[in-house]
Amino acid sequence: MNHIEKIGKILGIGVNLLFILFPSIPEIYQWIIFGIILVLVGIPHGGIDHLIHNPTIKKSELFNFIIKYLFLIVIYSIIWLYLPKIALLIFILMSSYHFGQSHFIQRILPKKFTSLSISLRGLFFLFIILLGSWERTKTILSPVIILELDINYRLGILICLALVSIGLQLAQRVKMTVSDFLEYLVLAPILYFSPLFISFIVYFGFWHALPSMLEEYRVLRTFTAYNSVKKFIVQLLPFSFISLFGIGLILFFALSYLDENEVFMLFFALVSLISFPHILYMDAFLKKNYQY
Ligand SMILES: CC1=C(/C=C/C(C)=C/C=C/C(C)=C/C=O)C(C)(C)CCC1
Repeated sequence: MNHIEKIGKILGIGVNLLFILFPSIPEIYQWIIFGIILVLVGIPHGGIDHLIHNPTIKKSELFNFIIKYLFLIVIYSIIWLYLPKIALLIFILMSSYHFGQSHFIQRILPKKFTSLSISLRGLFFLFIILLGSWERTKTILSPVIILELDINYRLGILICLALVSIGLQLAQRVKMTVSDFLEYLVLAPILYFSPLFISFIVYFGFWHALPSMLEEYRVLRTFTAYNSVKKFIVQLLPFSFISLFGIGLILFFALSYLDENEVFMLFFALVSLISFPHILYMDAFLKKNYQY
C-alpha cells in the first residue's frame, strides 16, 4: 500500500474514533470534515475522467467526450425524475461495484464471478455505513422511499453480506490479505458506530477516492504531460471546480424550496449524476490496467 494511502486511512480511522469516543462534538465539525475530504479528494478523483479515458485526448475528442458524459447525466436525471426508486437502486448497485473495485486495486482476480464478488464487498461497506446510522439514513431517504428495518434485520443483513462476500472471495481462491481481515474486523465496526456523514466521507475519501486517485496518477505519470504531482493536480482542477460549483449552485437555490432531508437527498442525487459516467470510465480504466 502506498504510504500516502496508509496515512489517509490512519487519519480516517482517527477521525472516526474521535467522533465515536466524543459523541458530543458539535455537528458543525462533521460538516467541516465532510467538506474538506469531499473537496480535496472526493470530487477531484473524478475530475480527470477524460484523461483516464484517453491520456492523449485532443480538443475535438474532448468535446465529444463531454457531450457523451453530459448525455449519460441527462439520461440518469430523467430516471431520477420519473422513477426515483429505480434510480436509487441503480445508485446503490453501481456504487457498490465502484467502491468494491477500490478494495482490489492492483490485485489479480479471476474472470468468473469477479463483478459479483467486488460488488458484494462494496455493498457490505456501504450497508455498514447506512445501516449503522439507520435512523439518519431513513430520514434522508424519506423523500424517495419509506423503509422500516428493525435492528435484528439490519444485523442479519450485515452478517449475511460479510459471510457471502468473504465466502465468494475464498471460493474464487483470491487470498484474504491482512488488509482484508482488518477491513472486516476493525474498519467495519468503526464505520458502523460512527455518525453517518463521518463514516461515509472517511470511507469514500480514504478507501475509495484517494486510492483511485493514486492509481490514476501511477498510470498517467508515464506520460510527460502529467509526470509530476503539480502537473497532475493542475489537470484535476477544471472539472473538479465545475462539478463543485454546479452542485453548490443547485443546492444554494434549492435551499429556499426544500426541507433539510430533501436537500440531503438532492445532494446525493447530484453526486449520483456525476458518478454515473465516472463509474463507467473508471471501470474501463481499471479493467485495461488489470487482469480482470
Ligand atoms: C451516504 C448516503 C447515501 C448513499 C450515498 C452513496 C451511495 C454515494 C456514492 C458515491 C459515489 C459512487 C461516488 C463516486 O465516486 C444515501 C443512500 C443516498 C442516503 C443516505 C446517505
